[in-house]
Amino acid sequence: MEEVIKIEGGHKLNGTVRISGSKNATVALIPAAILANGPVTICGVPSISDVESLSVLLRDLGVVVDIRSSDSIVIDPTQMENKPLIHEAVNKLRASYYFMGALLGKYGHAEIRMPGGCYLGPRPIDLHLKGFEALGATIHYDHGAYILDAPQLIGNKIFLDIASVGATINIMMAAVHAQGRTTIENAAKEPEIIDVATLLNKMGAKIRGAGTNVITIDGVEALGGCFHEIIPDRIEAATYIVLAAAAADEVVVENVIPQHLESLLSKLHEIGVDIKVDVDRLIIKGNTGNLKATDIKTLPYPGFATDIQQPLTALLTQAHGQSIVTETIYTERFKHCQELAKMGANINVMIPSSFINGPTPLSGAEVSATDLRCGACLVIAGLIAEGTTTIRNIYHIERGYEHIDEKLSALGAKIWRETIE
Ligand SMILES: CC(=O)N[C@H]1[C@@H](OP(=O)(O)OP(=O)(O)OC[C@H]2O[C@@H](n3ccc(=O)[nH]c3=O)[C@H](O)[C@@H]2O)O[C@H](CO)[C@@H](O)[C@@H]1O
Ligand SMILES: C=C(OP(=O)(O)O)C(=O)O
Repeated sequence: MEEVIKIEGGHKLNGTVRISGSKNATVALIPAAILANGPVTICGVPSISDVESLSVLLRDLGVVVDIRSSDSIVIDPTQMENKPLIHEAVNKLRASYYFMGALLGKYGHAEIRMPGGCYLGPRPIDLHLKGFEALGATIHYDHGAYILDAPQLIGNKIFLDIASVGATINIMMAAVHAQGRTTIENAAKEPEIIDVATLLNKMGAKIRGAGTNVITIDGVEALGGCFHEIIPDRIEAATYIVLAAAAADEVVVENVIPQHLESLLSKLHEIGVDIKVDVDRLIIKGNTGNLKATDIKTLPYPGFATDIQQPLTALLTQAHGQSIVTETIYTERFKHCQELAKMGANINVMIPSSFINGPTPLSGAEVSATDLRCGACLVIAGLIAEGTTTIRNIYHIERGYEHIDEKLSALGAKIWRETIE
């Protein structure tokens, strides 16, 4: 038995959708909160399975997690114990690796099994580990778990070979209590990194430069509780913008920071999508049949986000001409293409690029969400396809999209869940 999402395509969307708090910020903010010596209140927490998995891990460590309202939680680590994180929940998401930095920073010892997350090609964590080693930690890998030890972390200069989001945040968390100054060079610049640095600074850390490629962290003795509101999810926003461009009459996407979406908005402008940008909302008019093909290359922020290329590919099947999407972050992030082809898309993949020839009518089919953003891509394709699309493996979608069926139903989509054999 499996729960699937079904979509009857062809219904034009209208209305307003509100974007939730950023998944990629939330999944780092929650582990960061354990560095405090008192309760941390986080607002704007999305209702997604990654948050549920992290809550399981927090409770495993004896942290009190109090859900105060639909989107606000209080994390109280006062009574926590540093136990090995070997619960299967570690494998359900990528970001469980942030407990390495947080536990190492707080206790000088962390024990955790391999993180999970979407398979998009190899996703090593060597840069995280090298960063911890540069701060003085020793690392062993034993029976599927990493064991990290450092009686006293000492600040150091760390140059990241690749501007990795995860390594930047993990090193930042480990370094908050290190003796002296840590400098991360070639740091990643994603907005979620600024959000995590903001939380840590509210807790009493001394982090400067987050959002630039050089971050300095001056170690402090202790961190306390605070209140924090998460930034809006730029990837969820991008998904609804693209979806509106594909399937709406007119949709307003609210609770966004348009500056976080510049590379997408300029691409959509080039393709011929009509978008009005307001302070914290966007008004998108749907496909008029005149969309033009384009070329895209994924890059670290502020370049075109890899997490958006898959949803955008669904829209490009409706553009005139050949679009080329080149993936420079994850070599194997093309599984959505074979699923789109089952719906009638004309797509060829030659790694590192996909070649999309459009416009092609799409028709409903049974497809599989092989990963989170593949799922988003298939939802968009389902909305424009003729007939009914069945999406399997929706647990991937639930990792990162809050109530996607309810949000889309409110816009007039015919989307529902069903349990099938
Ligand atoms: C929870 C979270 O925030 N996930 C995001 C984060 O993932 P994540 O933090 O895992 O991605 P990274 O920025 O670390 O990865 C970027 C590139 O660096 C490589 N790399 C990374 C670390 C390392 O130690 N060694 C190494 O070689 C990766 O294989 C990849 O090719 O950023 C990605 C890139 O924007 C996004 O797609 C993910 O949605
Ligand atoms: C790849 C993603 O997530 P994760 O890193 O959590 O697997 C994503 O959000 O698209």
